[in-house]
Amino acid sequence: MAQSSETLSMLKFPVLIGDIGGTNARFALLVDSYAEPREFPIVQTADFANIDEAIQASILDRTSIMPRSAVLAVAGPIDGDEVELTNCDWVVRPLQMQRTLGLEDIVLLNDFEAQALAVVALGEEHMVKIGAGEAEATAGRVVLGPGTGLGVAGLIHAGRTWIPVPGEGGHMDMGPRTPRDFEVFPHIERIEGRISGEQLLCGRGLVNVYRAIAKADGTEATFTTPAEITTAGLAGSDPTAVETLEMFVTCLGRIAGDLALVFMSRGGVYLTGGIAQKIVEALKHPRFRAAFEDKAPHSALMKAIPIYVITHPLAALTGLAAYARTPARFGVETRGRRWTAA
Ligand SMILES: Nc1ncnc2c1ncn2[C@@H]1O[C@H](COP(=O)(O)OP(=O)(O)OP(=O)(O)O)[C@@H](O)[C@H]1O
Repeated sequence: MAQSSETLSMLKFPVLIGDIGGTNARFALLVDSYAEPREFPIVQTADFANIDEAIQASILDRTSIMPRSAVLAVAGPIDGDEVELTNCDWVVRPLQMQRTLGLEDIVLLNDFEAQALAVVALGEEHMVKIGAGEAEATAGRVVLGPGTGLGVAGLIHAGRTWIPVPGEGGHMDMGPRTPRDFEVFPHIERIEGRISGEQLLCGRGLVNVYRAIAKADGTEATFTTPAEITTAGLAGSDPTAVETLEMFVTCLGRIAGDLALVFMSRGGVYLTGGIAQKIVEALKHPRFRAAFEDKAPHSALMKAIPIYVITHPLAALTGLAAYARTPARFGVETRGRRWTAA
């Protein structure tokens, strides 16, 4: 069973840190609390049957450093000793990992909790600012990331610590707003009859929007991958891809604005995940901030909130490293999510 640990004792070094997404898993080793993380090549989750094999083959077989602890961020609800990942087939079994990989101590966090930790750990040199607004140093923040899914977390400052608030905000309803939306939205693939943010704002969502626009216009949808659509959209070489990217950016602005209202995030909105950093130019178009700020009666408040795209390629790992080094800096509850060998 996962142990309760109200007062987080320090993790024993070396610490293995890992960010397990739906498509990619990224790992690094922290030898001690001062050394820079030692990074390893990114692993495709589909290439390994389970996480234990991925760690063994891509980390442990390539180094003589034996990690004693692990802090792993996973995309999926952490509940019990078997954690199923949302967008891939891996099941994380900490008790088994203690036996097979020789780890004494394992902490599991939500993947967007790790992204939230990264927002505190990274400096502005790892971000691109979109538009105006100034961050208030200890005000609430929002982290929002279109990737394989649509991840969301809040971040609040209280009791001199930063507290990440993981949630399932990517599954909030998303409705049509403009006359054009009303033409396109009926063709967007639904989940149990519903259009949630994640039906539009992730890799799969890009393809979904693209096909819906083609259907609304009676044209042929030739592209099949998110990268093809954003590449053609950014290059301006295909009108359906151009409109897809515009609609994606507008809908992302709307949902980012809603979340900023929920968390009163005067500390900023931070876009992370694989897609935002690839479409920075499209996010710089005024339509993105216009959709974000279009929140009457709070437009003036929204104008003052800065938005950043996190460009660090291993942002979540940076957050996990900061947490592993100084857990007391962060209000992360590990009860039911920490497995310490007796
Ligand atoms: N150039 C691109 N434009 C748009 N989407 C892209 C591009 N390249 C990759 N993608 C999509 O980005 C998604 C992967 O995002 P990311 O790198 O954040 O992966 P992840 O960490 O595994 O995701 P998650 O944490 O959401 O499960 C995939 O859906 C992929 O198709």
